[in-house]
Amino acid sequence: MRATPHGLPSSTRPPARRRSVPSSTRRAFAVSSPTILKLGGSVITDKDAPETVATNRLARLAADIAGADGPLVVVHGGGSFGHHHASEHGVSRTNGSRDAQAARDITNAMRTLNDAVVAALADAGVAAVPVHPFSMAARDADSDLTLPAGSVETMLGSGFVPVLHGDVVVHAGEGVTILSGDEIVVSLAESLGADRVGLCSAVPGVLDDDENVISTIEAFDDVAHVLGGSDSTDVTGGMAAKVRELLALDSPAYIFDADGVGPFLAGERPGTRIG
Ligand SMILES: Nc1ncnc2c1ncn2[C@@H]1O[C@H](COP(=O)(O)OP(=O)(O)OP(=O)(O)O)[C@@H](O)[C@H]1O
Ligand SMILES: C=C(C)CCOP(=O)(O)O
Repeated sequence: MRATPHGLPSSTRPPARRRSVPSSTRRAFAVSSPTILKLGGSVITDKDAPETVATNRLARLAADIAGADGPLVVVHGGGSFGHHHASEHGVSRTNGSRDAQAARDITNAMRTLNDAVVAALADAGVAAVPVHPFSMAARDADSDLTLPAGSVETMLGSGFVPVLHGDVVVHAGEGVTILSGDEIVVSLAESLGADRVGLCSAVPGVLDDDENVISTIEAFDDVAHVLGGSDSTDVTGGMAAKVRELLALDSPAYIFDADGVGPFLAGERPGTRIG
């Protein structure tokens, strides 16, 4: 990643909005506010064929990411890796499992996909490094998530591009439940004070009844009637959960398809703006 944030003069970049984060969670080693990009599992995998990477699409996305400037965190979803195993073991964000084999199957599948994403980014010249959330995150008995961001922040300060993924997470009283990539995006956006958040999915944005992209969503109730789950095996909720979580953020968030990644990283506003 080159040094000039987003390659744009600061006057042309959208203003950063910040959630007030307790000073104890904002660490030393601070870098300028990062961009957070999630690559949806439905984009980087063939979601209907178990454990199949969409190799060409991933390579194109990696090339777009290589052309971006400034601190960047990449998060990716489960696609046909995590969701397939989660579904087989009956594990979701709310249904837990105390079966260590289930935990290993899901997290190992996600590590395999993460290896492929990191390798594609590295091939494109991105300073990508893997980060495995199962080893660092936890949910308490109220399902509240703790995802320490110190290591990610220090990686950014060292010029790396941390690449996290949806995973299993140890959950008090439940064994393990699923931690979606979208939850990771929201948590890191808050703890790192993200400049902008982008979710690349299989659709060009949130679609209305006539399949047109909705340009801006400011309230969940305005669009609840068009928001559904995912068309593929997906234990974490599809579009409705995404919109609900992104509305809770202070950083501007966008949902777009693979064609929107380059423009998003260049500071443009592709797809649907949430909030
Ligand atoms: N109103 C809507 N507009 C657009 N997509 C919608 C809408 N309602 C439901 N969807 C579904 O939501 C899907 C996007 O959610 P999904 O969870 O599959 O995305 P993803 O983040 O790419 O995948 P993953 O969860 O594996 O990372 C779309 O592909 C579509 O099937
Ligand atoms: C199913 C697993 C392990 C990850 C889910 O992450 P998501 O695809 O971002 O919802």
